[in-house]
Amino acid sequence: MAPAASTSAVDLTSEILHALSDKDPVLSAETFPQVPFESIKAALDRLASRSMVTYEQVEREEATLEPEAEVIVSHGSHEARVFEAVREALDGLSIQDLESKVGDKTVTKVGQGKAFKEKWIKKDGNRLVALVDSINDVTRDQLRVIQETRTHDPKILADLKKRKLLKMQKVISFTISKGPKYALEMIKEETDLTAETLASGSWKTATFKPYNFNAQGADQHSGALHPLNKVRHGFRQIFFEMGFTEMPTNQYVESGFWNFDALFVPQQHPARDLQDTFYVSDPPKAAKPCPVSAADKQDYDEYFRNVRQVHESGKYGSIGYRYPWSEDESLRLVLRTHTTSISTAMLYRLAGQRQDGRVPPARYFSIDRVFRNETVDATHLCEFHQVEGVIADYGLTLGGLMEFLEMFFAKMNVKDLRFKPAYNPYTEPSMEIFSYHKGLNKLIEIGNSGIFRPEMLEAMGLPKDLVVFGFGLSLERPTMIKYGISNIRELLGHQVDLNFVQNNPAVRLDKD
Ligand SMILES: N[C@@H](Cc1ccccc1)C(=O)O
Repeated sequence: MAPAASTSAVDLTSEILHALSDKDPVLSAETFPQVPFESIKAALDRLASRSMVTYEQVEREEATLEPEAEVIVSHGSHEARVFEAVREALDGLSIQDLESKVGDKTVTKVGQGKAFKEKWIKKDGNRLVALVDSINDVTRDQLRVIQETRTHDPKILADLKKRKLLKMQKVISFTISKGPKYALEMIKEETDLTAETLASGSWKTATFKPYNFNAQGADQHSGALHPLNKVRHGFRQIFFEMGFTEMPTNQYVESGFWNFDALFVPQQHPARDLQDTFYVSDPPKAAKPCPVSAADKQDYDEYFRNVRQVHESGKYGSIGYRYPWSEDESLRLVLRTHTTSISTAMLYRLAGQRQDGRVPPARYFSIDRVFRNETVDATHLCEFHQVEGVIADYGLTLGGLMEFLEMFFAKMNVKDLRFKPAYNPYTEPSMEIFSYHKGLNKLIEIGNSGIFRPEMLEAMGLPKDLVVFGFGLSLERPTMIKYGISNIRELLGHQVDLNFVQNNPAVRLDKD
């Protein structure tokens, strides 16, 4: 909304209207020498929008005198001052006397040189004597003209400018003339049709302010998406573009079974230590996996047995880990340490679609919170968001996984990936994904990936020739890079600046 007109702005519009009434209908900004340019322009725009005046903006160059030139205008040029001093002394002056008479070393020195050149003075022995009776102080005359008119012959202006006696300034002025709706007073324009104006009939004669369809609306105080949500949105778009469906991840608590055992993570694995994983003590134990709906015809008991067996003694061509697998351990409750627990449950559901020994190919993704018992520092919290994708299909190869990851990351302008062999209990082979970061000038790890092991997939009843890729990365890292945040506590937690959340633009993952 436009601010209400201040009194001085009203005065100015009325002054402009009056000035136009009793003068020639063309008038320039110099009529209001004390008023700043912006105010005149604003007043003119108000009048012009009502067709009361028309105006044109005129730009020209004006010359203004430098302080030294002001001195010349009042006392004469250096050479004229030297000449006058010499002429006044009837039998000439020594240089020292000249200097004390003029009272300025520079004036004496510069003026002498010029007076010699003009042949106004000459040297007679060691005295200076005048050669003429009077001189024309051209410089002073030129500067006087400029002082009054602010301009002169271009050649003269250029010469004086070179001598640093004046500077040129751009001056903007307005040529104003009466518009078709010119009047002495600005009529108050009504902005609303009210009950009163209708009842009194004053609407018939009132002038209504036209709609300004170009006006900007007032800032709205609305909610704002957190930067993590904006980046999450970008990732979701990429997944949808690539034919993925979103997995339901709305549970933070998992059993050890879905978080670890089903993934062929042995029960002694360090990731399952208290130091790494948060355990839930109440309730003390999860129920055994069971059908999730009436339509779920899977044999969970058999799956549970398969998992136990593949850990304890091996199956599906694997010799297993050879340790006594504990059912209680697998039924402990944990805050999920990765969303791969959900991917696993989804793959088991996919196995339930098996018909004539085949399941359909599938692409799943999720972006949600996971929890790890980490030491909190500038880049780690006890929780973060994991971006995870799973692709199940026939005839997939490791090269295909690399190619897919290159395509996926290229969609966010992350190119030149490097892959490094890694270890996950549930994938073989496994690869860490690295990318060269221009800003940090080094390779940084951006994700983890691999091909799920048969020990995991076959225990679910998935066909032997089905290959399943998996990959995961954090949402926080790309968000911190995109928004230039170096401390994760500026992104999450009580230290987050709400203005930062409110004012940040949407992120474009395809821009650097
Ligand atoms: N679960 C892995 C990511 C991953 C998912 C699927 C396959 C391979 C790796 C992690 O937390 O880092």
